Amino acid sequence: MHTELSCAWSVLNQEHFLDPFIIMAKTNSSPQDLIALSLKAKTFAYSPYSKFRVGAALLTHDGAVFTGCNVENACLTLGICAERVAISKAVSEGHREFKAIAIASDMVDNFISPCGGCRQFMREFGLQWEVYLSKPDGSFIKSTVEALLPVSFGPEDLLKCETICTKESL
Ligand SMILES: O=c1ccn([C@H]2C[C@H](O)[C@@H](CO)O2)c(=O)[nH]1
Ligand SMILES: [Zn+2]
Repeated sequence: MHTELSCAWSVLNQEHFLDPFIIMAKTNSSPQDLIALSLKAKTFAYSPYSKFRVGAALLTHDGAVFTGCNVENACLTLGICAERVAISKAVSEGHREFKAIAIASDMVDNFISPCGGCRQFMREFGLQWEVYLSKPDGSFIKSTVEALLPVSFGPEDLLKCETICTKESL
C-alpha cells in the first residue's frame, strides 16, 4: 500500500495533475491511487459556510480520472457536492461508464458517506460500480452504488410505464 500511495503522490506532484489522460497514463488506478486523488481534490473545496471539505475522484471505464470538490454558495441551497461535480465533469466530456469513485473528507474517525442525492446521481450511470468511502489516513470501505442505494429508481424504470407510450394518455 505504501508503494501505491507513493506512486499516486508522485503523480500529484507533477504539473497538470488534473488532466485525466495524464493521470490515466501514470497510475494503476488502484483504490489507493483514487483515494489519494480524492484527498488532493478535497484541498480545492469551496466550503466557507459548512467548513466541511469533500473531494471525489471518479475512475471511468477507459481509465480516465475526473476529480471534484464541493462548491458552496451564498444562496445556501445552490451548493453542490464533490461527487456530483466529478460525475458532471466526466459526463460533460463524453464519459458515462464508471468503474469507481473515491470520496474523501476531513473526518478522522468516520468514513465519508455520500448523501442521498449523490447516490441517486451515481445510480443514473449504473448500479455495479464501486464506491470507496475513505478517511484522511487513506483507509477505506469498499461499497457499490447498489449497496448504497438498494431498491432504487433508475432510467430503465421510466420505460416501464405504459401510460407514457399509449395514445390514450396523449
Ligand atoms: O458526501 C458528501 C457529503 C457532503 N458534501 C458537502 C456538501 C456540503 O458542501 C458540505 C456539508 O454537507 O459537504 C459532499 O460534497 N459530499
Ligand atoms: Zn451529495
